[in-house]
Amino acid sequence: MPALAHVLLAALRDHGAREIFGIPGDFVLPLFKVIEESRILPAVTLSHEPAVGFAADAAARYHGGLGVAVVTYGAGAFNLVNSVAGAYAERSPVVVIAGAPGARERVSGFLLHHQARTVDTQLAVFKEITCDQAVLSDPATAPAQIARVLRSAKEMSLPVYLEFPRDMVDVEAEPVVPLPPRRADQDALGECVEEILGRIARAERPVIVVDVEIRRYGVEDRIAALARKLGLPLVTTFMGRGLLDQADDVVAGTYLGAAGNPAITALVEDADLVLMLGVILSDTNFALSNRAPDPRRMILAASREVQIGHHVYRDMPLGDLIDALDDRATPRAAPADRVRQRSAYPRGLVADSNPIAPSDIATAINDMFDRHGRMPMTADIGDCLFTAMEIDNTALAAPGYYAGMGFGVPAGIGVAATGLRPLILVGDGAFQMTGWELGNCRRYGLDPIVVLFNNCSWEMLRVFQPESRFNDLDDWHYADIAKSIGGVGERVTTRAELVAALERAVERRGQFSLVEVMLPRGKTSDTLARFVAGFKSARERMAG
Ligand SMILES: Cc1ncc(Cc2csc(CCOP(=O)(O)OP(=O)(O)O)c2C)c(N)n1
Ligand SMILES: [Mg+2]
Repeated sequence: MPALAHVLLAALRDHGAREIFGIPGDFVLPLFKVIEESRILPAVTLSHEPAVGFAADAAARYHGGLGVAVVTYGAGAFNLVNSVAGAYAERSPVVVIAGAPGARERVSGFLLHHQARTVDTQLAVFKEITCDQAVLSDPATAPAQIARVLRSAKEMSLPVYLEFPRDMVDVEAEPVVPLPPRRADQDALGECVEEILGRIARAERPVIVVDVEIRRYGVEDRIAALARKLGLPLVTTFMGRGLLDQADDVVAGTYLGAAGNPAITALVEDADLVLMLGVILSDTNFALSNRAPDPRRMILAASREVQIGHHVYRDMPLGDLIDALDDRATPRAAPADRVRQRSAYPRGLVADSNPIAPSDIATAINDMFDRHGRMPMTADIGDCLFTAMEIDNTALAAPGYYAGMGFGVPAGIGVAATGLRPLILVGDGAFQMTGWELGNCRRYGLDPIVVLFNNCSWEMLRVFQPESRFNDLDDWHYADIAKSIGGVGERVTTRAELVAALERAVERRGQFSLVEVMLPRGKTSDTLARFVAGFKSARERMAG
């Protein structure tokens, strides 16, 4: 029989993991030895565990499988909490594998190093931010526990937790037998689909709104086909930006409420039926709605449920629902008067000696994409994410709902580790948190392009509280540091320099490129300016 560590690694691969991100420690050194020597999954070590979680999260979002984060007990695992909480909020299936003391250590009578309150505090903490957990302390039950937990990760598209005591690594165990996916009850599915199609047939202005779950469950192409068949306009949410990037004919744009393109906003808010597929009803998606989501004109298929009006169908996997809708839907032509409101993305930046504004960065990137092809993107929280709304619809991983800083660069490294070449958008404040992880690119031959919005400011906070001086950051000259950590950095202050630096970055391979864009404090993207105006008027309405 194989050792439990091999059993676990093979099960991760068989359930869709493609790589492992991690940082070793004495409670996982034996496991890391097996990871390195078995080569069942490639492993990427980073410098700080928050980045391990962000990288695993983004890799899962891009390859559609499981993200895997392997960390040591206590100090390593607790460092991972925030990024796993973000993965939970954004419905990203990260498998946390945390080391732990062995059976004898647990009863030694000592307080163990890395232990917090009790030996089981780590498990207690992760129970709050994962949908399923197991402690692999018995080889007889471990394979079934692994099968159950990994199926939960895939079906719920949420993080899970496996605690691996260090004395269990070499213990023999049976291979994991994957559990069959839990499908929808066919009668309930039929009833649900007939009700949905009936509502669509009676609607005069239906619209489809999609969000992150359609990627998590791998149904983007099927939803694009369904939208074409039903002749319905489709928009993404703020969080869902970048979805259906291969279906430009289907996506009308991104719904941003009062901060968005008025034609897109009207599509959703004037609709008499809103079919929400994979949508998270978060404030970042709907807080700026002029008309709050109304159950009477809404169908919400998310989290394996379908809510129609005020009743709910349970255990409805999104893939089963989409397939059944496509099977039973009769083709409808899109009404002739419905023009595809493709949002016009800014293009044709004048490469002159003018200073750079955030929206110029979007224009320059759109022009670069036209010349060299669109790139997958990651973005951090800050004006860079709002600027991303002005970039043509390309795949994007960002913490659009959880809104935790530090995601952008490690997420880009995670995406690069899947074999893609990402464009990373990050502000100076967020870069100060996790940007240094770029120093790990050279070891793995990764060459992302990083566009750093350097306004020497926590600008997103300043727009809401301009009087506070604590938003003033120092200028760290990030481009100068790039070389010492294995990349090439260029600091640009004019639009001509920006265009030229991006061109050189695209052509440069084998090293990360960091384009440090100097921006004036107080200047934001057009999209963030509209968001702030929308939030302030919404706040006045509520106060009024
Ligand atoms: C982990 C965490 N800690 C604090 C905060 C609170 C925050 C939200 S936005 C922001 C400033 C971001 O500055 P940056 O320079 O990156 O971008 P920009 O605004 O465009 O200048 C902070 C501090 C969040 N969201 N997450
Ligand atoms: Mg900033």
